[in-house]
Amino acid sequence: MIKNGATSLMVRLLLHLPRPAPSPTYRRRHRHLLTLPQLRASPSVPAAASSAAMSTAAAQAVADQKRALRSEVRRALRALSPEQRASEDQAIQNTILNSTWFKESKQICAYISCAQLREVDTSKILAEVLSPNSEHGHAKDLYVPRVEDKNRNMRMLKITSMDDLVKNSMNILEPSSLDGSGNAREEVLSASSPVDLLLLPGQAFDRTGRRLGRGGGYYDTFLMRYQELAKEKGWDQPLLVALSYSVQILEEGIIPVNSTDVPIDALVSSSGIIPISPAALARI
Ligand SMILES: Nc1nc2c(c(=O)[nH]1)N(C=O)[C@@H](CNc1ccc(C(=O)N[C@@H](CCC(=O)O)C(=O)O)cc1)CN2
Ligand SMILES: Nc1ncnc2c1ncn2[C@@H]1O[C@H](COP(=O)(O)OP(=O)(O)OP(=O)(O)O)[C@@H](O)[C@H]1O
Repeated sequence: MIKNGATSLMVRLLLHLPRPAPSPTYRRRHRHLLTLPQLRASPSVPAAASSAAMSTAAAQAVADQKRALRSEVRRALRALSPEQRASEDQAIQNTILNSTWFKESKQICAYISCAQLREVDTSKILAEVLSPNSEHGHAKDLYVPRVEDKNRNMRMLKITSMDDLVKNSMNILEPSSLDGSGNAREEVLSASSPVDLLLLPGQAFDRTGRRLGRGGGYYDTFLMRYQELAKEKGWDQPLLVALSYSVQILEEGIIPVNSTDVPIDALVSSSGIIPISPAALARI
């Protein structure tokens, strides 16, 4: 874990920069399925600040802090041995595959992991979701990301096989817009039933629900759109579960956030599940 204190000069510096606002952090966790080392209390963040209230300088400071933190985590990930990664990949995927909340989910959004980017492997989970049920075809629907442009537009398209994927310019597998018959793939924002579970990648996380992405704003924008749609339709919100190597779980208060950062509901690491939000505490 990257810690505040002697571990890293950069992280210590982060704590002295202007504080980000507002925090999309869940206030309190009521129980844990996992015991992690006790962390220092995080600095409190103004509760009701709006993005409009955030000065350009503060927004820039947050962006700079995020960029520095990404570099630091990237270094920590590169230092993990292939054996350590493989062992965590297996533990994380088994935890998910054995959970009732995964088994009960019918509509799932998930990322296609990229080993080059040192992302937690999702291949076992994807294989399970795509495995045909003998009587009813696919028991679960799977939607995966496709980047449409550099302007934070990402769609989640339905696939039925890993053969539906092709490498994009960032070397990440993603679905083509059209299927093999030339028909447009179904987009999750147009689906007739709600997403139950969304498995998220990220660069860093904490136990209050903060998530640091790769800096594209793709997931935050998609999640905002999906959450608005679910509200309009009167659907339950999907459970947002991030997958994390141990070194990506940071001490509370270190990940800077702004008003567009969408908090996660739960975190899965090789040590188990950390439910964070009230929705996660109810379902996990
Ligand atoms: N597997 C996976 N699929 C995904 C995402 C993801 O994070 N993981 N995305 C989530 O947004 C979107 C793609 N966005 C991406 C954004 C940056 C990079 C990337 O290669 N970043 C480099 C740094 C590049 C730089 O700083 O110039 C890196 O992180 O090392 C890849 C994908 C949609 N699909
Ligand atoms: N819903 C949104 N509406 C407008 N701008 C947004 C939204 N979400 C993110 N952004 C902008 O996108 C840029 C990148 O945001 P940020 O650094 O938080 O991305 P990230 O969380 O690392 O990436 P991702 O969301 O893809 O995981 C920022 O300038 C941010 O203000």
